Amino acid sequence: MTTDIETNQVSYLNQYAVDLIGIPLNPAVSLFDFISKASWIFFESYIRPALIKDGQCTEVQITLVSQKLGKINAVANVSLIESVLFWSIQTAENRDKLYQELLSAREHLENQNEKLLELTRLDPLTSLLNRRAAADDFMKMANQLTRSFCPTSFLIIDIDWFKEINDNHGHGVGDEVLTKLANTFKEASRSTDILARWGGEEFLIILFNSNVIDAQLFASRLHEKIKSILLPNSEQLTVSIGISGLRENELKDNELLDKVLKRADTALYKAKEKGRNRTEILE
Ligand SMILES: Nc1nc2c(ncn2[C@@H]2O[C@H](COP(=O)(O)OP(=O)(O)OP(=O)(O)O)[C@@H](O)[C@H]2O)c(=O)[nH]1
Repeated sequence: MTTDIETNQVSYLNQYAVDLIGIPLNPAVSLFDFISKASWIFFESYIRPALIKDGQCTEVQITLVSQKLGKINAVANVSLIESVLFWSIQTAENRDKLYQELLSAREHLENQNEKLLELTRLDPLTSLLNRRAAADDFMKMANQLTRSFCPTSFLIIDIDWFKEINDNHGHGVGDEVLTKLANTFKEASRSTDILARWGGEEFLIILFNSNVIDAQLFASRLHEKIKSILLPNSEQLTVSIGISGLRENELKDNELLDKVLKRADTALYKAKEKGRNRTEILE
C-alpha cells in the first residue's frame, strides 16, 4: 500500500488488501478509513514523526478495520520516499498463531521434562521411590519438622527367605513378589508417607505424623495383608519389620537419616533373629 504523508490519501492497494479491508480503491480513500481510532492516534503521534525523522518505521502494531472481518491486528513496516509512504503490512494472525504454538510446545516440553524427572526418582520394577529420591524427600520432611515437630516413624521391611524364593521359583516370581509387596504398601499408606525400595528386597516406609505405637499397628496390618501374597507352592509370603522413631533432638544432626535408620536396622535384625514374620521396635 502507498499513502501520501500529507493528505493520507491511499494511492495504491494490492488486491489482497482490497479483499481484506473490503474497500475498493478510489481516489477518496484515506488511510484513516480502515485503521482503528487508536492506530490513527498512534500514527499521528509516533509513526509519522518517526518517518519524518528517520525515513522509516519498522514493526509497528496497528489495527486494521475490515468491512467484513472487523478489527484485525497487524504489523507494519513503513518507509518514506519523497512524500510517499510505502507500507508493508502483515496481519498478526499468523504471528499470534505461531506464538501460541510455541507456548504450547514449551508447555509440552516442560510436562515431558517433569515426567522424565519423576521417572529418574522411581525404582523401575516397583515404581516406589528409589533410595536417593526417598532420602531427598525425607530431608524436605525433616526441614518441615524442624519448624513444627510431629512424631514420625521409620519402618525397614525385609522379605523373609527371599533367596530361597528366587532359588525355588525363579527370579521372575521373585520380581512379582516385589511388585505385589510394593502395591500392598501403596494401598496401606497415606499420601504424606514416603515409600521406597531401599535395597534389593528391603523397603523403607516413613510414616509422617505417626508415633511408634501407630507404626506398630500399621506393621500388624501389613503382616496381615501380606499373608494374601501366595507363592506358587501356595506358601504365604512373610516379612520382618524393624521400627524406629524420629527423635526431636536429633533433627539438626547431619547424620540424622543414618542414625534413625540404624536403629530400625537393629530392630529388623532382632526380628530376624527371633524367627522372622514379626516386628520389633527400637525407639
Ligand atoms: N528377583 C529378585 N531378587 C532380588 C532382587 N534384588 C535382590 N534380590 C535377591 O534377594 C535375595 C536376598 O537374599 P538374602 O539377603 O540372603 O536374604 P533372605 O534370603 O531374604 O534371607 P533373610 O532376609 O535372612 O530372611 C538375594 O538372593 C538377591 O539376589 C530383585 O530385584 N529381584
